[in-house]
Amino acid sequence: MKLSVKNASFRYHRGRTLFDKVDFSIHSGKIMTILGPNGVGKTTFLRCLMGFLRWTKGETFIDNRPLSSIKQSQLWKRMAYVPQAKGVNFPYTVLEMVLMGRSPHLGVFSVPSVRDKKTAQEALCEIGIGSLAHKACNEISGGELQMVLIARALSAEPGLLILDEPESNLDLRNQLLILDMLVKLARQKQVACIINTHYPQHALRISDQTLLLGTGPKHIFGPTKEIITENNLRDYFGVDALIVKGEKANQESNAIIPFAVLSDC
Ligand SMILES: Nc1ncnc2c1ncn2[C@@H]1O[C@H](COP(=O)(O)OP(=O)(O)OP(=O)(O)O)[C@@H](O)[C@H]1O
Repeated sequence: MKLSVKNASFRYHRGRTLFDKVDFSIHSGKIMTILGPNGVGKTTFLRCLMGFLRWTKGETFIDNRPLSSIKQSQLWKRMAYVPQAKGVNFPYTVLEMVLMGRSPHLGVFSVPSVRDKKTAQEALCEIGIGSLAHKACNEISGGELQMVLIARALSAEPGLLILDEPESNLDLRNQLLILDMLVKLARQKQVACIINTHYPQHALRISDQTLLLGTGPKHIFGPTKEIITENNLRDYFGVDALIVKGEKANQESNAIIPFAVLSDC
């Protein structure tokens, strides 16, 4: 599976241009991160990418077919989306919510099969929240709901997984758990992942490619290690920071140490 965005630009009605002439492709088994300051347009970018909003110019392609020419029912069999966790009004149980991830694979009048239920249960266990299965979604914490939404997307068994700040509400352990799970999905199941994140160190840990959005509009795209640099953190976030490498048990990891906000940005 290949997703490409070609020559994409977007502005809201009467708003400023948020991004201009963006080009990239992502293939099965790869992880791409999208970073940029607050309000730069990361969520909007995902919404355009998935066709919820129309690019002002440009197009998204899936396996070289324009996304706009693909039937929604076909599209959502291949693509799953994890939005930011914003609370749920209806008292669905966690298991019911995760089972909803199977809906693109069900006929209009069909009910979930044994296999659908098993897949939903496995997604819950994969994320480590099996014990929440019978709790109501409006009675769990923001972080727990975030994990439920990730499990719901996994239960769809997508070829392309799109996540909007999946680690934002999570504690240190659950952040790592989700990052490692995404790497496993990509490497073992060949899922392509596109992730909005506010954590450059997470991008360095798991992603192959990064799109860095800035105001202006400006952007850069390329291999993550070439994009997440001290110079680019300065240019795009206005922060003087050090990137330091740590090593433990033959595993390398990067940390970002911010020192100062730059006044001229
Ligand atoms: N429906 C809308 N109509 C007009 N402007 C909008 C709309 N939604 C968002 N915006 C504006 O577009 C810009 C980008 O918003 P967006 O939520 O995509 O940014 P973001 O990079 O995801 O932000 P954050 O990092 O804070 O989550 C913001 O200035 C926002 O005010």
